[in-house]
Amino acid sequence: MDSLVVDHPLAASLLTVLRDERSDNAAFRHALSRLTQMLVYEAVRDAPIATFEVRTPVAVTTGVRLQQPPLLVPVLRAGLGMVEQAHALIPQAQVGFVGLARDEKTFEPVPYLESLPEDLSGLPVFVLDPMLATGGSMVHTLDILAQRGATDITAICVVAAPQGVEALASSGHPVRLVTASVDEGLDEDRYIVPGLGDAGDRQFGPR
Ligand SMILES: O=P(O)(O)OC[C@H]1O[C@H](OP(=O)(O)OP(=O)(O)O)[C@H](O)[C@@H]1O
Ligand SMILES: O=c1cc[nH]c(=O)[nH]1
Ligand SMILES: [Mg+2]
Repeated sequence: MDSLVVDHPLAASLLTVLRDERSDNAAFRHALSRLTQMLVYEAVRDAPIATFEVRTPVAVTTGVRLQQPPLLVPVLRAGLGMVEQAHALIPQAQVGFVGLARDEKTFEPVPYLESLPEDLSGLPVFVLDPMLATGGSMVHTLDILAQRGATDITAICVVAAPQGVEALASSGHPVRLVTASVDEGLDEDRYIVPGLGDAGDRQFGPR
């Protein structure tokens, strides 16, 4: 599986704000939004482009646009904090939604929302979820997307655990990973260590 760890001082300093337990909900959402901008920017770097003629006030030159804007899929709740910024960067993108809540005992994702186009064949998809822990939620999302014909999926996660990276790699799905960090591992509650805590709660409060 292709994976990209965005290694940049500005990304690292925003990740530090997310990790810091003293950051309140507003500071957390703000840093998540800004870091998402960097991750999406890098995720798009090698995307196919289309060229067309554009006239400046001075001359005719070559303009560029994305050949095919990706479908953005935030995984609720925590991915909601990424979608506005991703959409600002790619305003032509359409948006679908997946809602999952990890069961606190079994650590399995419990689905509660699926709002996606019927046919995803030929459409690149960017899945937005800040946390890739066991990988169960992301693999469940990939299953849903693959059932609808998606063959070009990018998982954009702020923090990944090695176990989650391995789960994606062995899922058999056509996915690449863009992240700001691969952390040390998981604790007994399957939280990422050192991680940043519960990314949903830290944006919106406990559920
Ligand atoms: O890789 P996994 O072990 O599946 O864990 C990662 C999932 O857990 C978090 O969501 P959570 O279930 O806490 O829901 P929330 O976004 O509503 O807080 C996170 O946003 C991922 O979706
Ligand atoms: O560390 C973790 C693991 C799962 N979900 C989170 O929000 N954080
Ligand atoms: Mg949560």
